[in-house]
Amino acid sequence: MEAPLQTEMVELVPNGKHLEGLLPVTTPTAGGQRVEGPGRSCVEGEGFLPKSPSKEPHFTDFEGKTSFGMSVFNLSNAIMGSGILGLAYAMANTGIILFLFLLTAVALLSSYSIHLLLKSSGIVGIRAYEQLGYRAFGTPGKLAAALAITLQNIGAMSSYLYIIKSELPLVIQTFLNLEDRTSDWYMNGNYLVILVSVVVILPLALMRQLGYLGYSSGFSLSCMMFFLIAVIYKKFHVPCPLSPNVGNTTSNVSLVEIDKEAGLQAKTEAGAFCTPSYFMLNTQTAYTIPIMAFAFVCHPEVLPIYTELKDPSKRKMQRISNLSIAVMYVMYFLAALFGYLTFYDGVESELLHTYNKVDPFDVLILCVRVAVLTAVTLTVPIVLFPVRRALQQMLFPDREFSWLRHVLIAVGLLTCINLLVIFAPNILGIFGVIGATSAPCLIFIFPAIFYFRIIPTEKEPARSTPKILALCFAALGILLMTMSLSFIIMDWVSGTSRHGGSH
Ligand SMILES: NC(=O)C[C@H](N)C(=O)O
Repeated sequence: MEAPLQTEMVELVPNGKHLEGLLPVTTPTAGGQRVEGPGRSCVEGEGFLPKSPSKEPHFTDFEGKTSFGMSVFNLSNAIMGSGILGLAYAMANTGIILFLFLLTAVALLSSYSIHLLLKSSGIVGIRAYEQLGYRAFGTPGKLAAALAITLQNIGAMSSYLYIIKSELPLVIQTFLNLEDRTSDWYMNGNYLVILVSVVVILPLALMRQLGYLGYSSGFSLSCMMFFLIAVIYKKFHVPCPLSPNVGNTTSNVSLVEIDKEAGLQAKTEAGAFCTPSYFMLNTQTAYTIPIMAFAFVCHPEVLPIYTELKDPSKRKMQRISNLSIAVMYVMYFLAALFGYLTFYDGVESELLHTYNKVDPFDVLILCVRVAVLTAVTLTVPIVLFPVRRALQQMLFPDREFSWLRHVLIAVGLLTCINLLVIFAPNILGIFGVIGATSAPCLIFIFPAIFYFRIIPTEKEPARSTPKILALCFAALGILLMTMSLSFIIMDWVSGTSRHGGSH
């Protein structure tokens, strides 16, 4: 399954200007393994754009201009999305300690998998996920990566648009001080999704480079910061339990005794209900890993962000990734902890919904809704970016950049996602399955097996520690994928699923 090296190096030029003449001489293959010429490896050590006075590019004529800070904003924005809304539910099904342990593990593994991606991309001078697949396994590898990216990111974008569809009418209703929903168009979630897609998402999605989205990403992150502060604040202002359910005991004791007993029972029940658990396992615990894996997926965006980085180097990109993952880790933990400590076992699979039980028209909760809506809206263009690339790679692999194609793919993708959210919202349940398959593929399996194939055996023999570790990582991914899938199927079969379709 040999891939034509030259074609591939031409394809990797991010802005579509092909550079056959500038490409370094490649050593095609050695012993069936794709290896690079010496020029390639030495450039890798110093970043892709040599800092020599001639500034002659070796792998790409694309000179990244995005700063460190903007790249952190973009990557953090790619990480954060609807995943944050499911974490309190995950904590309710694991307990605080087990949750913290699992969240730490997923964050560390996510950072390790970015390390694998960066190392593989450095060796071959490629900065697109699907190109790594091509390099490792030829066309099937490229298609598998492109398919996983497309499914994962379309799933993520649909869940964001679904939040807009379900939350925006409520926000408008409250702002207009209306008791009931009217049949006006601005109360119709379907029209609102289309409006937001056309007015806000599409213009941003048409940007040619991710770097331009740094400001909107920064704004999106501040909205989520506001969400987090509100969740913490609400913990201290929402009573627990929400509606004390006095037991309706019917026995032949006197009424006073019933009152006393019921009150006491309610108190004990409330005490038990409003006590956090630190460690627990139940049938829903199985969803924890897929929820967390989904929440940390940002891998399709890592290489495009790397491509646009100013003075790029692997170390710098790893620092950007680690910082983004660390910030999101803290935000995820705090949102989950305070969301859980507000509602305990009463928390729903989508945290925002749970606040409806308190008071759907509360001003703070309304502002939180607006903030989350803004944050997820501004995340859509970032998540759309790698899907467009993947589609371009699958359908028009050797074509130069064309604005027409760029615009048409964005419009086509947004139209499909809109149709999905409007006409088949139930299909979002399917994304539970997709999330359980594509997220482990993108985080664990693909980076590991691509790494194993791409790093030349002369550099790291098949039995070297990094390669064995990478294989164990892939095995862990397969195990997690099988486990999550079987739990979801078992849940479906027994019909006990409480899990929402948003992630
Ligand atoms: N970027 C993605 O695929 C999902 C994102 N991590 C989220 O939590 O929504």
